[in-house]
Amino acid sequence: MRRARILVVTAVTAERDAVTSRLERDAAPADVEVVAAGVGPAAAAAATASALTSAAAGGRPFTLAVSTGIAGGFGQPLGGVVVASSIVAADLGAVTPDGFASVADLGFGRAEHHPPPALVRDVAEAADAASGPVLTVSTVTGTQARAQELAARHPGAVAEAMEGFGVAEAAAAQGVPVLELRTVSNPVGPRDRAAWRIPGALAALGTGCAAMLPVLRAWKP
Ligand SMILES: O=C(O)c1cccc(C(=O)CC[C@H]2O[C@@H](n3cnc4c(=O)[nH]cnc43)[C@H](O)[C@@H]2O)c1
Repeated sequence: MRRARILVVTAVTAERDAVTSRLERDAAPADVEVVAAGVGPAAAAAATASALTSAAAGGRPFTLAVSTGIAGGFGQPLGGVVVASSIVAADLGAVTPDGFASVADLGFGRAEHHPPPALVRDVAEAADAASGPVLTVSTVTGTQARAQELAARHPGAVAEAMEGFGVAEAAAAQGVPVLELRTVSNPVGPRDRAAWRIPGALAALGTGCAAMLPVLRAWKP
């Protein structure tokens, strides 16, 4: 049985540091690598592909890729934790006279990835997290109308962020399973920077990732 090796992908260094500061308290595990990839799905995919490829080439392949960081929540408490039951490219497609059509609707790609359901369930339980679709967008939602449109198109969506689908695409290309865990820094809706709670979300990110890790280590794909 191959030993678990976990790649954790954040967007920015503040997220990476929030994760590593808690992991280091748990004895700096050599089986976990945390990278700050940059903001957005393209940066996330590029960094994930690069990390997975060099680990595999060095004979120490990763067995799981985790997208993590802060997010906007759909009806979630600020500082709350969410785990993606599906990772959805919510604005990858075309606007048609009948509304938005995803790349899957258009017949030229995949618009969703599905993390292993038992892993989602166990991580959500360990991290006291809500679980549901997490949307990946390239443009942060800034109006109530857009928030309602996304919520209607993706029933049960718990959060939106900007990297999960990029991590998932890169992982899928190498046959590596994926997971996404987020903590809520702001509600998805009208733009209001005064309402962001980034320090609380970063603290929750450290706690959530520390709770997740034993489950990931014990997981048998
Ligand atoms: O300027 C704004 O109005 C604005 C609102 C929310 C987030 C941003 C960012 O630039 C942060 C992007 C960064 O953080 C994640 N994130 C956090 N909240 C959200 C959100 O509501 N929608 C999408 N992404 C969010 C995201 O994954 C990026 O890494 C700016």
